[in-house]
Amino acid sequence: MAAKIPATVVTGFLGAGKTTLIRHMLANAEGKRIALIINEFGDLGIDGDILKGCGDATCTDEDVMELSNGCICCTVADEFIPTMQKLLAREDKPDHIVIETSGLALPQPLVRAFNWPEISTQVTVDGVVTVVDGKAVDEGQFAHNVAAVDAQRKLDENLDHETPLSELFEDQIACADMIVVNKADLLGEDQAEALVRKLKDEARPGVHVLRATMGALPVDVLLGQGIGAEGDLEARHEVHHHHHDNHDDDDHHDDHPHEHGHDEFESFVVIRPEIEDPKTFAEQVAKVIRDHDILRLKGFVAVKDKPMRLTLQAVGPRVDSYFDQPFGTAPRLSQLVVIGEAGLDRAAIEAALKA
Ligand SMILES: Nc1nc2c(ncn2[C@@H]2O[C@H](COP(=O)(O)OP(=O)(O)OP(=O)(O)O)[C@@H](O)[C@H]2O)c(=O)[nH]1
Repeated sequence: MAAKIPATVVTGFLGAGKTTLIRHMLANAEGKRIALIINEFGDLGIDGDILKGCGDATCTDEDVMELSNGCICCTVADEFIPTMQKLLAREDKPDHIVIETSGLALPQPLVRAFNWPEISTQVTVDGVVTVVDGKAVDEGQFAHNVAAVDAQRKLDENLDHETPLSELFEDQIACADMIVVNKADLLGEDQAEALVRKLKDEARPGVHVLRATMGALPVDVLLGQGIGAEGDLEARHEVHHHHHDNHDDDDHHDDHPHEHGHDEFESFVVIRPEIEDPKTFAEQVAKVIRDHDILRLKGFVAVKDKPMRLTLQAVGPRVDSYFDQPFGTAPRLSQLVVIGEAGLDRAAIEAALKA
């Protein structure tokens, strides 16, 4: 029997730097033919667009397959397995498959899918790489909200210890074979060192924790771990799965595997006409993000008198933008995906972004 094709799962919270890391990997693939499967939260397919535009000969547009909006762990049967089957049926098979999960996905159900008989004889999970936004973790974004919970526990004994963000983070760390502390450029030496130590303590024994800036790690470090993660799932406990409803004593989760908290987050797209000036608009966006506690905002923006499209990326309060390619025949509109915890004031956010 032919050797199984290795597949690496790249996970990590919204905006941690998954797409950036994969882009660097493709640009430095050293002749390895890598196929990508991308799943994004938010409707615009921005990550796919950025990766397709990478222009690397080892990864053509056909090598990038996008799963429709949603979470990969909820669409295993309908989307993930058929996509893998399509990829595996190709004559010119890839050397390696890389799967970018959405920032809100739980990696465990995806890894479990590799045991499905439809694909299990042909492909194996080489390893799970969890990308972490070092700056956001250092600032406490994923901390258990101990103070708030303690205050509320006085009112409700059964309350979760976790915030939706801390739960996702724990699951993504628990499933990791390698953790990349990204955005090292935004951390001091001591902060970075302390964070690496902390994550080593939290991860399973033997997990490598590496620092990176712009996800720049050699392809041979990221790929070729040879773990076979689908074979040791019990070691990768799922914190998230057990929390939400205190019904651990029934088989509710087996009947409804989709109920694991994605409804705690929401996203929508805002469309607006051209902007006048990128710098002023970035300041406007940063203010909207602060005012409304938006987690992630990204999209493409049309700038008056500029033929190029401006890609705008914001993670928490940090806003980056750069001109990436001409609009060509595409309508000169600005389209932005907004992602946050459920309960965003959509009307106010839309008005503020369109102002
Ligand atoms: N300063 C700094 N910025 C980074 C680094 N890595 C990524 N970024 C920026 O962070 C933003 C988000 O990066 P992405 O690679 O799109 O993050 P992602 O994890 O794919 O995001 P989602 O798919 O939305 O979950 C972009 O503006 C990147 O340029 C880094 O090491 N340092």
